[in-house]
Amino acid sequence: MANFGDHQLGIYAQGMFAHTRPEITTDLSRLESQAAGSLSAEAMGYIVPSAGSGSTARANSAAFERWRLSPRMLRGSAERDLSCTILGTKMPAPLVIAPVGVQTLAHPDGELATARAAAALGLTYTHSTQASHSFEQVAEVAGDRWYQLYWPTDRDVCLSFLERAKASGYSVLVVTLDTGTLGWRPADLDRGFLPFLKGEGLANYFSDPAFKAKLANEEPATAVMHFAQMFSNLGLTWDDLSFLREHWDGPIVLKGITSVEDAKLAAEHGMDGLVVSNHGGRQVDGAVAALDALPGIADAVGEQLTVMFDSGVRTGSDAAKALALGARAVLLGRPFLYGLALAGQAGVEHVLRCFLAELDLTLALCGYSNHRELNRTSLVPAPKS
Ligand SMILES: Cc1cc2nc3c(=O)[nH]c(=O)nc-3n(C[C@H](O)[C@H](O)[C@H](O)COP(=O)(O)O)c2cc1C
Ligand SMILES: O=C(O)C(=O)c1ccccc1
Repeated sequence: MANFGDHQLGIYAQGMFAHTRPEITTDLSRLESQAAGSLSAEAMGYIVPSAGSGSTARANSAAFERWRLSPRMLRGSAERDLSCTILGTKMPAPLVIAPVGVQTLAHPDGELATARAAAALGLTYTHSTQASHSFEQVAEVAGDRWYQLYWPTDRDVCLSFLERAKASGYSVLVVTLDTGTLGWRPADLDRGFLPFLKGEGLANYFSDPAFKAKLANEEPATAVMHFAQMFSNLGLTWDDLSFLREHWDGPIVLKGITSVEDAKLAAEHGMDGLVVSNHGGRQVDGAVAALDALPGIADAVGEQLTVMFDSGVRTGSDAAKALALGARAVLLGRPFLYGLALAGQAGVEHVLRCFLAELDLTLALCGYSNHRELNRTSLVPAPKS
């Protein structure tokens, strides 16, 4: 069995629920519908939908269905070890909490609950620039932590974010490149709802001395407009990455890469890692499914860069498929947010524990002692229906 802190998972995980009916489903693919009962229409409308017609999010899910695991027998998989070190961070399993902004939309405790839950399982939490709690507030309760940068156009504010992240113990910089501006999101547009226009998700900005120094007055509306001007940063080019290298000592990961050409450019520009991701389908409608982009990118740069993956990962079985297609770790997005909506920190822990247990069981039953043994031969393409 594999061990995660105090929690024995895998086969023993089933014992967790043997005498009680869990309040939250153990079928992680059903979390979204269960969470709908706890969330306002505005919050659900922001979290669940994707860009445009939703075709990228549908493609993300469909891509997982096109691969089937091929379980192997008699391979002695009684003991498993899912631990790994990713970019210098020790992890009990190849799972990282994806950066997600405005988590108070899901639960009043927001990022604090998520960071506590991740720490309880020894997992790494990634702090979004758009969080509802600041770097420093989260650092007080978090375990291992990475920082996700939405690169503001203002150089002073950017430098201040990097400084604050460093000073409060965030070890890896994850630069999200696919959100130079928000995608076309009809669900939000039709409702006239964007959380940050109400001042939500701006804790890092509102607590920032460099940002405050730019404001002409104390009016919240002025601050929000100022943020909006700094957020959109579509002018960035590959050459700009040298600025981050100069001002960030630790590993740098580019998030939102789905083309082999960009993956090669990331390697040429001295980056340390990638997250193959299409932002859960929230940015470009009709974009390539993230899982379909993964094998080509892993083949092209997997030896040089730490290739990670998100977008559409819902279950431990999904994670096994992404690992088999070349990811060194997966990031979990919406599912933990549904756990947060359902029961705060306890809800996130439930989701993470179920996810890890299912991953561990999947490995055990497919004949693997270690997730690194997963490879292309672990999968077969589903027959075309
Ligand atoms: C409500 C919401 C907010 C998000 N905010 C951020 C963010 O602030 N920074 C970021 O890099 N990605 C953000 N993402 C994208 C996630 O990091 C991740 O790429 C995505 O959720 C993966 O897709 P999935 O949830 O369908 O698996 C957000 C996603 C959601 C659903
Ligand atoms: O909604 C998102 O996908 C996202 O990344 C974001 C961007 C700005 C503010 C909050 C979340």
